[in-house]
Amino acid sequence: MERYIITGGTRLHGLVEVCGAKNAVLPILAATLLSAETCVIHNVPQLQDVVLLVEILEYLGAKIKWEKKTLIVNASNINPTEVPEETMKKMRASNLVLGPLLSRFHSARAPFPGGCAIGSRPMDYHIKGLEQLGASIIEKYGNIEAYAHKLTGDTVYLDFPSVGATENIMMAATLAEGVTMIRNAAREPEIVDLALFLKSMGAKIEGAGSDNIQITGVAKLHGADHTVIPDRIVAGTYMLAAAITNGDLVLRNAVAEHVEPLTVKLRASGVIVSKNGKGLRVRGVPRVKSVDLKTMPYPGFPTDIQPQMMALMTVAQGTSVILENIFENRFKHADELRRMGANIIVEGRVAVVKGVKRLTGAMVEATDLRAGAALVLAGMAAEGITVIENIGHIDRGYHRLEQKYALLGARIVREKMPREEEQEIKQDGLSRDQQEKFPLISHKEMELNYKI
Ligand SMILES: CC(=O)N[C@H]1[C@@H](OP(=O)(O)OP(=O)(O)OC[C@H]2O[C@@H](n3ccc(=O)[nH]c3=O)[C@H](O)[C@@H]2O)O[C@H](CO)[C@@H](O)[C@@H]1O
Ligand SMILES: C=C(OP(=O)(O)O)C(=O)O
Repeated sequence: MERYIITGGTRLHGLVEVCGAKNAVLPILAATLLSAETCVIHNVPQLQDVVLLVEILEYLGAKIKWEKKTLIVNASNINPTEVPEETMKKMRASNLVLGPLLSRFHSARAPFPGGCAIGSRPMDYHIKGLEQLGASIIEKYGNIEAYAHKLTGDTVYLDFPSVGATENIMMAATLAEGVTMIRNAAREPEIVDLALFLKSMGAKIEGAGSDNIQITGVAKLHGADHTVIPDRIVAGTYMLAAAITNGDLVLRNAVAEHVEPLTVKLRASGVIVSKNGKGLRVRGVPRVKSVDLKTMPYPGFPTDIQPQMMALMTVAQGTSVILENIFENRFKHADELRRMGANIIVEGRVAVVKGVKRLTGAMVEATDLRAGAALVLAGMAAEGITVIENIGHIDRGYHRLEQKYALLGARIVREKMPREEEQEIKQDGLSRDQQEKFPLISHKEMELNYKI
């Protein structure tokens, strides 16, 4: 287990490059299973989830080469039911192999996936959609087993514009017979990127980015070359880093349209966001004003930025009401932010955040990926030292976040947790000693101990 030690109070400034999108590259990697020819994917972020999905594809039989930010995948020799259950349970996007495997090999097996514990995250829309195309699906012992003599296009109406279900059904339909129409489809930029990749493989898809996607099945897909879009959630996290530290950051490659819902809220809170060459410039103010927000499917405010935005609101002037509409359990960061002095009341899907003048460093835990990213932001803005445990969650979505922030002026280091402390935390939660020890270390000591 590793942790971050952050000494708050520095303003971030400089240039940072936005990496390829985790939530785009994962479905694209799953889609390489649809062809026996080689696919080349550029702008691949070096993230834990990508490593896990590569492992899963290799286990299924794919041959994969990493060359810096490029992945070369050949899935000519696949055993569709040979899945590494343990690895698949560690990540959410492993469920995206179902559609491609079923489409190309007519059978697939996958355990219910893992991922962040932010809600129950069922798969009924995926299953209903695949069944509508002709698959027989059984769920037993925590596994989903799917068979189809052949898949046939049909109209699939989604009760909710689910990102994962839209992706799985779109991939399955590429090799089905006839026309599939997905109605009330998800419109996220990651759906558009996946459709672009599938089209470059020879798939016939129209309407991606709207709520009606039409897929006309083809007999075969070929190899393709594709560059993944920049990560709008990573870009949004940097934008909030500039805002919360009263900094000045230039985000190279950030796509203005993709982060528009956040830009609008930041501008309303007083932050200056402007276009800058091929990216964006974000300049903070000494204290932002509170804004209200509700998470929605794209182009609404993203659920994946809600925790980071909540971190900013904890130090805003006024009161902010945050409504989480996508995941029923995505406020765990509120408890951790409270340890740092935030004033937050959570009632079901609503959080009321009363801004305080400043947060104070404390010992906190990253309960999930974006909750962890939010705590890093809070730690950089807080007075004193913040220790964030369990940062493995953060590594799922950000590559060496501490190095990026340190280059921009933050005082942040990663360290391995001492063995005894790790044991103690596992057994009893945080000891009183630990709670007290870290906030009390002086900055001078920290500089000496951690070379900040
Ligand atoms: C709409 C939305 O913001 N989706 C987010 C979701 O995608 P992800 O694909 O994980 O989740 P979905 O978009 O499918 O889920 C949206 C909602 O639909 C429900 N649901 C989903 C599938 C299903 O079969 N049954 C069902 O009830 C979920 O519980 C959730 O309440 O998490 C990703 C990682 O945080 C984000 O990048 C996506 O932007
Ligand atoms: C929760 C996230 O990822 P996953 O769906 O992979 O758990 C996320 O990207 O914020």
